[in-house]
Amino acid sequence: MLQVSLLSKSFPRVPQVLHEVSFTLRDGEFLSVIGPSGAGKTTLFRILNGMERCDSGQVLYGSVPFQSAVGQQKRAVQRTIGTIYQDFCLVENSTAMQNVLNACLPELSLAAVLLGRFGPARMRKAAAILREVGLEDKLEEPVKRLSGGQKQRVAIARALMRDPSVLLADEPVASLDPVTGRQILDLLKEVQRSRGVSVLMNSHNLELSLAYSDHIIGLHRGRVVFDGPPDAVTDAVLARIYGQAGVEP
Ligand SMILES: Nc1ncnc2c1ncn2[C@@H]1O[C@H](COP(=O)(O)OP(=O)(O)OP(=O)(O)O)[C@@H](O)[C@H]1O
Repeated sequence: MLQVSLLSKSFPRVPQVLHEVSFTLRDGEFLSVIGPSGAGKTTLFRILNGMERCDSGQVLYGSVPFQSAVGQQKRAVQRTIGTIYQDFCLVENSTAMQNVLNACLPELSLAAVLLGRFGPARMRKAAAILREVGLEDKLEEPVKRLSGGQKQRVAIARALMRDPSVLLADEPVASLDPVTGRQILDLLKEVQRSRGVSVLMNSHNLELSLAYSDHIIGLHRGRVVFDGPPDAVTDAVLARIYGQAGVEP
């Protein structure tokens, strides 16, 4: 479970990018954070994956306060979080296998890293996960020769390599055509079901967010203005989240 409590964040010239944001991502749930440009979605995502610090509030992964965790405890939490991005963040000249194995670099000795020795168990696991995401025939293909959808599958496989309990997906289909985007969301949904992983997606795509999620968080100017199931997202709720010309939500 991921629990966000009263999270606030300002930047020097941008006050209240996030203001007392609270919500819970339950185990095995697919949650989407939606909101207009500038609502604070990316900032929230960066706080949840440890790339940004909040000013106040708390992020609990299980029972561990993420912000104050240090050393081994912090690394243990980070191991439970998998992340995928809009632009995939892969090593283009390396193969799909190599990219997936790279997820294990933090747990290898320096010598093993330098020699690229991942060991047979990790090699078998990486190959099995690449099969799971539908890339059984692309294991040794350099990523630069893969399509966008295939690259996102490699990124998902890399995230799964460390058996995360939470998958943070930052605009995972924004760079893909609509058909491929749905295929990637189908895969995320399958991963959620088969592995019991919780998915937190940050997306501009309202239609897909509503179609694939169990739980929606609506952000407007850094505040949570909706927290509920997708079928409770009415026009009035959308007006609150996205605003209407001249109408303050
Ligand atoms: N590092 C930063 N320094 C200063 N201001 C920032 C920084 N990061 C974000 N902001 C500001 O915080 C606000 C929220 O930005 P954020 O990227 O979190 O919104 P968003 O909802 O993800 O928007 P989009 O959907 O357009 O990506 C914006 O006004 C942005 O300019």
